[in-house]
This record gives sequence, C-alpha cells and structure tokens, in this order.
Amino acid sequence: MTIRFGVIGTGAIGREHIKRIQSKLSGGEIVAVTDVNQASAKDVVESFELDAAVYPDDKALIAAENVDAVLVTSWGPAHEASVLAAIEAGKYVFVEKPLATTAEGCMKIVEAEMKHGKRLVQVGFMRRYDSGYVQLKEAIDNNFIGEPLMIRCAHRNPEVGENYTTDMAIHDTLIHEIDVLHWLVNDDYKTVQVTYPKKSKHALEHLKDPQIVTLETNGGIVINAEIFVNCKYGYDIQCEVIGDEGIVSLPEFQSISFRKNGTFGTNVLNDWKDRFIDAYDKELQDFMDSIKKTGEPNGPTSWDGYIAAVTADAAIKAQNSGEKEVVSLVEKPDFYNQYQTI
Ligand SMILES: NC(=O)C1=CN([C@@H]2O[C@H](COP(=O)(O)OP(=O)(O)OC[C@H]3O[C@@H](n4cnc5c(N)ncnc54)[C@H](O)[C@@H]3O)[C@@H](O)[C@H]2O)C=CC1
Ligand SMILES: O=C1[C@@H](O)[C@H](O)[C@@H](O)[C@H](O)[C@H]1O
Repeated sequence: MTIRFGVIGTGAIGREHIKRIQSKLSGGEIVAVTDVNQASAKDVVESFELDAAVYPDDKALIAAENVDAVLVTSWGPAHEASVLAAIEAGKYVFVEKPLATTAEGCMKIVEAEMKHGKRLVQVGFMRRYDSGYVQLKEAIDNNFIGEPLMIRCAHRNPEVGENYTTDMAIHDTLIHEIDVLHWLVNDDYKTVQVTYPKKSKHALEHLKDPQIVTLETNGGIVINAEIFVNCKYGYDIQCEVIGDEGIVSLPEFQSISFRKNGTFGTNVLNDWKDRFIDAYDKELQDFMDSIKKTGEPNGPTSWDGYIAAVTADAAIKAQNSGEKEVVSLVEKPDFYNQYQTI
C-alpha cells in the first residue's frame, strides 16, 4: 500500500519533505499540493516533476478522494484549521510544529481526534527521532547517570529574518526543546522564567536576543536553555544532562576534522535542514510505516502538541512579566495514555 499525500504549504520545509517522500523514503507519493501562493504550488509540481494536482485551497485538497494523508507545512497560524478539517474528513495528518499557535487551538484538535476514536495526527517534533537524543534518552532511562538533576542546553541559529520577533524565540525556536526535554526525562513542566542577557549587536532593534529560559519540572529538574538566533557562527544545538552519578551530552554533528594552515578544526552546520536530516527522514518514514502496520501513527501526538503550546504560552507570559510563571496543563485524557509514543 502506498500512502498518497496531499501537501498544504510548499515553502521551505514543505519542499524538503516532498523531496524526501518522493525520492528518498519508501511507501509514499505526493498526489496533491496547495499553497496560498498558487505559483509556488505549481512551481513545485513542475520543478520536482510530480504527478500531482494543484488545488486552490486546503479544504479542496483534503476532500480529494485520492488523498490518504495530509502534510501540513503552511505557516503556524494556518495549521489548526487544516488539521481540524483533515480530522473531520477522517484523513491522517502529519503537521509541522506548532500543532496550533494557541493551547485552545491544540485542545480543539485533541477533542476532535478523541471524538474520531483513533489517532490520526502526528506532530513534526523530529528531535525525538534524532540518534543523539535517542542515545541520551536510553542513557537516562537505563539509569546511567542516576537521577537527572539539571539540564543545560543551547539552540543557536546563525541569523534570522526581520519578521522574526521576540516571542518567536519561544513558539518557533524553543518549542523544540520544550517538546524533547520533558520526553527525555519523563517529567512535566511546573514553572518557566525568561531573562535577557546583554543584547547581541547583530539582533535587529525589535528583537531581544539572546534569551535564557529557565524551566522547572514537577520532579525538581532545572533546565537552563539559551536561545540565540543571531549567533553568526552556525546552527548549533547543545544539550547536557547532569545526574547524581554522571553527565551525558548530545553528540556533536559528525563532520570530518581537518588540519590545515596551523589549525585543527571541524565544520559547523549552517541550518536545521542538514542538522536534523536523518531525524526528518525517520519521522516521516515512521509515520508511513506505522499507519500501514497498525492503522495509526506512532510519533509525537496531538497531546504533545498541546503540552508544547501551554508551555510556550507560559514562557511568553514570562517574557513579558519577568516573573516565574506556572505551566498549568489539564489532566491527560486516557485516550492518549494508551499510546506509547516514541
Ligand atoms: N521541524 C522543523 O525543524 C521546522 C519546522 N518548520 C515549521 O514548518 C512550517 C513552515 O515553515 P517554512 O517552510 O519555513 O515556511 P515558509 O514560509 O518557507 O513556507 C510556508 C508556506 O506555506 C504557505 N501558506 C501559508 N498559509 C497557507 C495556507 N493557509 N494554505 C496553504 N499554504 C499556506 C506559504 O505561502 C508558504 O509557501 C512552520 O510551521 C514552521 O514552524 C520550519 C522549519 C523547520
Ligand atoms: O523549526 C525551526 C525553525 O522554524 C526555527 O525558526 C528555528 O529556530 C529552528 O532551529 C528550526 O528547527
């Protein structure tokens, strides 16, 4: 069985995912595309030589009979409506982060999926598929470092465009740490606080950069996360978990080392596309394989999308108040307890 995808949003990551489904992964094909910029949708069909129809909007694409699964790679604020429409039509959905831009929006999706009665949605929190984070999780789950006490991490981008705003450091960038860290230590967040170090001279006037986010879990683990989106030197993701018996760290991305001109060095990557290339491949392959095997996706759930949104909302409140803000989740529905997600 081949899973026939309809793609909503043919921008940067939409194109990356189309390429991997079409020519790298097995068991899927792109049969439909749409974008509010119709020229972009048409261009992707031509340049990637897809045998796919171009639809005027998400509703028409979701209604197409030959679409089994919808890949939502439009801008964040458009995700909620497309995901809800896909659930209503009983179609599988792979949605890039964020699931929705508000906790209320995520909860609507959670409720719609529960009403449908089985899982349809997987959220694109790809770090759970990254081999480095998988190794960290195995070490923690196997008690290799004893009880985790603290986590130190950094999420650095070389630069961002002028549309990138201070709150995006949370809901666009930190959201990956928000998702992967509570999964890593099997805990939920209790509070969050944001502080601003001295501002980088490379940050535009409207942007506070870098930022330090301190998250505290119910179990007492304190996480110190640096978000620095004009770091200039490259795309760099760091994570170190400190336990009572030792420390585990995320491996550096593998690259050749060199000795040249009196220097011993290695290259640093420049963006997310390359850093998480294997993780993006694995998450989408798992989405397809799991649907074929069990009839449901296996990766991060709508509930995970909801946790991320609630935590991001509290962090944005903390950005503005300067205070420690409470992360308050409603009780996890039994429906999601039955899934042992990656
Ligand atoms: N998992 C990850 O590491 C990454 C995730 N993302 C997420 O993927 C999403 C897309 O990001 P990019 O591709 O970087 O943005 P982009 O701006 O390059 O592409 C988005 C595309 O969606 C289209 N679009 C917007 N609203 C639409 C609607 N209602 N219906 C149809 N098309 C619509 C736009 O015209 C544009 O072509 C965002 O939610 C972003 O947060 C982006 C980069 C990396
Ligand atoms: O999801 C992503 C982007 O949307 C975001 O803007 C970047 O900061 C992240 O590193 C990348 O993984």
